[in-house]
Amino acid sequence: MTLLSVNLNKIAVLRNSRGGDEPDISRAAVTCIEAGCGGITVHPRPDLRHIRPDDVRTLAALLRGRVEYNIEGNPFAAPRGDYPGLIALAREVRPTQVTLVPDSDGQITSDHGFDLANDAERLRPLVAELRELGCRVSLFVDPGARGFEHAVAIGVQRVELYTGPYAKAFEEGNAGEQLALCVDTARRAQQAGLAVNAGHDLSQANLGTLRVAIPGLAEVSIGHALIGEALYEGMTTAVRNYLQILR
Ligand SMILES: CC(=O)[C@@H](O)[C@H](O)COP(=O)(O)O
Ligand SMILES: NCC(=O)COP(=O)(O)O
Repeated sequence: MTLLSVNLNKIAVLRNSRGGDEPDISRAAVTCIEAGCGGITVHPRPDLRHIRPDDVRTLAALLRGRVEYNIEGNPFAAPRGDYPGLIALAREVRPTQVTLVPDSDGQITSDHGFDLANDAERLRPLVAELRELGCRVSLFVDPGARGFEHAVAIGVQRVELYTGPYAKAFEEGNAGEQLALCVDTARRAQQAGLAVNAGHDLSQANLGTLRVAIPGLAEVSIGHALIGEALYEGMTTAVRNYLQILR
């Protein structure tokens, strides 16, 4: 079964808008876990706009031994203020998985993956350190990405397929081409020896089609849509609805 990892960034957005501790990240995580999710994802950013380093630490203690912990982010973003950098956070909390994402500072959200042929060498020492720490390493990649052998050669175990273009096409009623691209990319990654995750703008509407089309999809990380849907149906129901889709 495909593992559902709930991204809690948007809970932190709401909390940070007023200061204080509500809505509480830990309570949200526990609610998702009790509803049956297999993992929690966070994507701390240097501008601390949502998940903060202390959230990363608190969740690490809460999740250990319960569900997978996936931390996403740009490993090359320089430390700034309270943000010590992605690799430094991984050293501290040793999550189950670190997903490396090449987003630049100030980006509204992630919108592209690595160029595997060109980026592999500068990623090599980071991947080695993360593996040494006991973390599984995944790289965010575009639909249509090439050069999975470079990822395998530096010790990467998974890729996360950027599903934003698929989600947009789905919403516009013409997902066929983007879906085919995702399926082809996932198949080539799997053939190279990588497991395949997927994420970005996945929702209860578009997940089922993707899930059926990609055999062996290891994990989906979902935040924006799920937290929005939870406003209407409650978080427990939203998580259970996703689990039903992933069955
Ligand atoms: C890599 C990815 O697609 C997600 O982690 C997404 O970028 C969520 O980050 P934000 O919540 O900051 O948009
Ligand atoms: N890796 C994708 C993720 O964690 C959540 O992305 P989104 O559902 O917030 O677009």
